[in-house]
Amino acid sequence: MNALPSIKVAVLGAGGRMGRTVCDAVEAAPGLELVARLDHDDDVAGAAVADVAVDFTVPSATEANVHALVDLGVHAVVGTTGWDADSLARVERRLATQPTVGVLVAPNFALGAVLAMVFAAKAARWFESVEVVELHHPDKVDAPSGTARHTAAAVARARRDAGLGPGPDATAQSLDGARGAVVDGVHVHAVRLRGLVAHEEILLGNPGEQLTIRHDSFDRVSFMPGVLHAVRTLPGRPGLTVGLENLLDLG
Ligand SMILES: NC(=O)C1=CN([C@@H]2O[C@H](COP(=O)(O)OP(=O)(O)OC[C@H]3O[C@@H](n4cnc5c(N)ncnc54)[C@H](OP(=O)(O)O)[C@@H]3O)[C@@H](O)[C@H]2O)C=CC1
Ligand SMILES: O=C(O)C1=N[C@H](C(=O)O)C[C@H](O)C1
Repeated sequence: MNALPSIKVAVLGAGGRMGRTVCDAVEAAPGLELVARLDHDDDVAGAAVADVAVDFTVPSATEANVHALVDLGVHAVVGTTGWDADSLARVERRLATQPTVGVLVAPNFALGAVLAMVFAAKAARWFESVEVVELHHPDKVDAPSGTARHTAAAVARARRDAGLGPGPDATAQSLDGARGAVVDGVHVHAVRLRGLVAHEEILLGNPGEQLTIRHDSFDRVSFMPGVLHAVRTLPGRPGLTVGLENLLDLG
């Protein structure tokens, strides 16, 4: 009996913290074959030998990489942050020219982090106050994290759908930044600390009670089951998908 052909994988940002971990995970994964490691000065056309490319580069490069991958007919699993509604809409338009190609943009591939976001969105309508704290290693280039932005957006959507307004906040005087950034009306606070990897807390408050939902990635291997699941799933899912939760059959 013939074995199924393996899925050929290219990694963009292969020399980076995440890229190195993804290369190791792909090389160890049954049914996957690492066919290209691309970095800063390499032409994205080098990914043409792959079925799926995984992008963990930098916010300033990722959108151009994805456009190039779509043009090559290569599915793209994207973990790089920095995406907004406009850049996602541009990719969706590009995908219209390649109807069999899939792109997944996911701010976090750790299964626990995805569940934390989903749980927070479910809980958000039942609490007066919700704020998000993200905590990361100090080499991270962007703030707030893509995960915190995605979480805040999901919380805000759930509260809007439930007809809720902003949380209570009488603070009228503060130093710039003391109340964090505001994403879709939700306050988001960013900590950068040596020793950390990637962590998030969603704080939900009511009179007399608090619910804290916390996720910790202690090691970048935490992101690998989600990345490998996406690599295996995306070839059957054309178009743009935002968020790994959409590939997890969470009901
Ligand atoms: N979705 C998720 O689960 C996760 C997402 N991330 C996100 O992934 C991204 C990468 O994080 P991390 O690995 O820590 O960052 P690193 O800085 O360690 O790695 C980025 C890599 O990309 C390379 N690079 C820069 N520009 C390009 C380009 N145009 N084409 C190809 N490669 C390029 C860099 O090369 P050089 O150094 O030579 O410039 C470097 O090797 C960040 O946006 C981060 O927030 C991180 C962890 C999990
Ligand atoms: O830069 C990182 O490290 C991480 N980036 C992603 C983000 O910004 O949400 C995912 C994870 O938090 C690690």
